[in-house]
Amino acid sequence: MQHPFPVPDAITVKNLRKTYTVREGGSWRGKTREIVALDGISFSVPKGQIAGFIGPNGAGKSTAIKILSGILRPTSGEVQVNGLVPWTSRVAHVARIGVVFGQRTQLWWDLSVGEGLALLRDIYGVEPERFARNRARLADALDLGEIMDQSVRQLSLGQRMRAEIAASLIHDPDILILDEPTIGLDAPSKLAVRAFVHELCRDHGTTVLLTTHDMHDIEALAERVIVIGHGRILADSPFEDLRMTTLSERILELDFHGTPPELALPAGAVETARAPHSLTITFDPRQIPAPALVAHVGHLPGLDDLRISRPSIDEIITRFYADHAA
Ligand SMILES: Nc1ncnc2c1ncn2[C@@H]1O[C@H](COP(=O)(O)OP(=O)(O)OP(=O)(O)O)[C@@H](O)[C@H]1O
Repeated sequence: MQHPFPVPDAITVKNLRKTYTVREGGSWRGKTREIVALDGISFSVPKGQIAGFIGPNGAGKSTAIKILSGILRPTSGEVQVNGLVPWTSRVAHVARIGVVFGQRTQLWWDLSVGEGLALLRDIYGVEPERFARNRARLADALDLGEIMDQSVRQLSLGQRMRAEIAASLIHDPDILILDEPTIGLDAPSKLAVRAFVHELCRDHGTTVLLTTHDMHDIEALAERVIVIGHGRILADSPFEDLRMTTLSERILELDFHGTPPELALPAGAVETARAPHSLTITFDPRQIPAPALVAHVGHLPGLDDLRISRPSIDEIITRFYADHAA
């Protein structure tokens, strides 16, 4: 059903530009040079969506996130987050967003996690009842029981990240900005963070903008990916569309109990590797559908087993970045 009134997006970015002025050679007396970090990017994120915001090193992601979280002023362009301009309505803005920077802490090294949360309660003016409810809910969901009384300085990276996420959500923000939330975490901790973010969106309708170099975070969470490169938007689509336009090929691996036979393959399929007991065929499913190719090779003498796989999300993104490097 269409809404009778248009629902405003949680995040709207229009023609956003940010240039930094740096001194050549780092000297204060040298000539200055402009670095264009954001070259007029536009996108919007509807309420309740998890959007991946990705790009190679130096693409401009942190700059955009700093502007969205109100830390940095842009050179030009428009931004609205929850209907507010982050850098002009800082106090109202920070009360309605949560931000996790995987590489930095928003807690206090010498305070315990519990003391840090209480300090944030006072900073954000969270009423005692709501604070107690949120603290209990987050402690349970993020397994903070054992570390609540420990000082942040003593926490392992995985424990600190759970505490950071709790800190970013203690005031019930509508929008959560996650910058590398799984960096350096072991596999179980990564899975726990992903599951938590997924449940947060499902149960609370929180909007999430997720920046990460871990493509498994994107695969697990993002309904859509905004790809940025050299300060410009390179793609903005569901990940599946990016896969189809970038690297749609599939791989068919065949195992034999003897030497693999010579093959005549249909158009759209090529032999890409041969070993003493196996063959690898790369094919384009738009030219030759997988069932037709399997039927073609299914009766080969000595065939033991076969598997079809797709290029990994890392391979797809690597290819996408390479295609757009120019
Ligand atoms: N404070 C600054 N002063 C000068 N240049 C900067 C500053 N911050 C970022 N830049 C430059 O702006 C460009 C974009 O940097 P940014 O940190 O936004 O990229 P990023 O996509 O977050 O990269 P990464 O994935 O490596 O963190 C880079 O060329 C960077 O060198």
